[in-house]
Amino acid sequence: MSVQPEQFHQLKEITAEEVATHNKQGDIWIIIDAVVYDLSKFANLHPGGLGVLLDGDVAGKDATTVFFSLHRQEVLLKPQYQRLIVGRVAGSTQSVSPPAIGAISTVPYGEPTWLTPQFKSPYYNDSHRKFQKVVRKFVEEEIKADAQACEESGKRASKEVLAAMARVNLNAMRLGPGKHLHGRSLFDGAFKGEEFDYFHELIITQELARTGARGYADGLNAGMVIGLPPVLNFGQEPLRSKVVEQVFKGEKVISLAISEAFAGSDVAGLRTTATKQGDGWVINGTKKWISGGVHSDYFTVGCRTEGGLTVFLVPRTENVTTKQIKTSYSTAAGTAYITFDNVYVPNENMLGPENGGLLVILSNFNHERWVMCCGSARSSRIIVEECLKWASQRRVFGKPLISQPVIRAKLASMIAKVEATQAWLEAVTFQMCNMNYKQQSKNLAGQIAFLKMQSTRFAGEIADDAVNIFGGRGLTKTGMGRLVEQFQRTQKFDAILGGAEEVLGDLGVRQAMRQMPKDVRL
Ligand code: HEM
Repeated sequence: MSVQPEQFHQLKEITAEEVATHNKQGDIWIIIDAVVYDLSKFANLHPGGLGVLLDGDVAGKDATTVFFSLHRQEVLLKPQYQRLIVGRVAGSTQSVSPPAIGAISTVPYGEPTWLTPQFKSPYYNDSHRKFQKVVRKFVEEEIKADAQACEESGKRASKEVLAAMARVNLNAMRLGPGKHLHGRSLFDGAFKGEEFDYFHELIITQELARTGARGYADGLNAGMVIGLPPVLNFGQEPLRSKVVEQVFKGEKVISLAISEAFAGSDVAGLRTTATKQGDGWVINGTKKWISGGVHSDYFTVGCRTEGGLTVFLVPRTENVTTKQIKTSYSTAAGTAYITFDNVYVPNENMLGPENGGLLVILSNFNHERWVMCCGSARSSRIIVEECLKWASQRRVFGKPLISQPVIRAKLASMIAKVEATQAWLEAVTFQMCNMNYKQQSKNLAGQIAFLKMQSTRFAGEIADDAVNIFGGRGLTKTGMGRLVEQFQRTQKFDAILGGAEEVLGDLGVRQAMRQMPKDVRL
């Protein structure tokens, strides 16, 4: 459907016979899904060329099938192409559904089972269901268009989006449930901070993933999700409250600066130093791959001190320089190389105890990894939906692509993977809701490590299958396969950030070994 139903009925009625008379260069009309377009002037600008529009089966004809085999539906919804509409075909109706704001996908496996009407779930209550509707609408109305535009332009999220997120308290919610939400009104009073749990947070992360803009997503305060908890949990008053509120209100941006060119997963090998000077510390060194770093006002920095590691909150000053790193996703992520050149911070900027930084750094890893699992699972599902649509509408050898058993076999494996990941993710989330922080650290570090390892391994396999299903379009940045192209190019970020698959798998097994009873034998 290229126009909304109300608009469709207001269009001038044109007979198919009249459309047929406009069939030559300089005078081309076509029909797409019962709507008549005048392409006379546009034809010379058409990205697919003039020649294809002059084809005997296209000019003056109903080109619905050929149009949908070559373009995404969203092309027709763009204002510049809506202006080409001159009427509707007398007596016909539109047959393609428009993507309505907030709608639930009707494509099988396009939504997790809990959002599919015929399924029940033990995990989601009325508050979660209401919350999902509100978040989806918010993301589609306030964020999606900005996400698409910035992913392409490489610019950071717009001020309007950041302000809207702060207004509904989304920044505070993205830190997960906790006291920081108590007394806060969420989404203009629709929810109370006290009712917020990990399933609400899962919903936020999964709805944000639906914007299909992986670099932008990391630039959209993802640095806050990992950089602010050390301030919230280990910061000293009054600095703690000041910084937390500034970030929640969208006035300041924060990121986590741990990894270095010298040390990634090997946190203990960091080389950035903090040296005591008077009532404070002087920081020197570099950090690499810092998501959102280019946009940040504050950095949560892991430093080597005399007796170990210490974490500091470092405000941006002239002694802090950030340089954009070009990675395989959009520069909208603001991925930075940071240099700290004799940066002085007072004692009160220390987060946690002196030489106790390892604990501060490790304390948020489980949450970070779980957030990444939520995103990876949802991005993988988008790809399954794209492939199901494509395989149904694409015709090869005179038949829909889906009639090829080899394509169905790929889809089977992809669907099984997204369903398995979401089911495990929800089971882990349920445990998180029923364990305190200490219990989570003890019992879930291994589970979450394995879950992340598996989610991203599956995402890689799904990306691989999706490209083979889409062919060249899966390698093309615009057009029908654009989401598949982006996914195959960017899914690895989830596999590397927050711990590489092999490191996590090893961590999970070592955690299990700690609980291995001494008295068991085969
Ligand atoms: C309202 C009518 C049409 C509009 C607004 C339109 C617009 C576009 C746009 C924006 C693209 C670039 C796609 C992208 O990379 O995102 C494109 C590509 C293309 N269009 Fe159209 N188009 C129209 C009708 C048609 C029709 C009727 C045909 C029939 C043959 C056609 C054939 C093509 C082809 C072959 C391409 C290249 C596709 C590719 O690279 O995969 N277009 N068109």
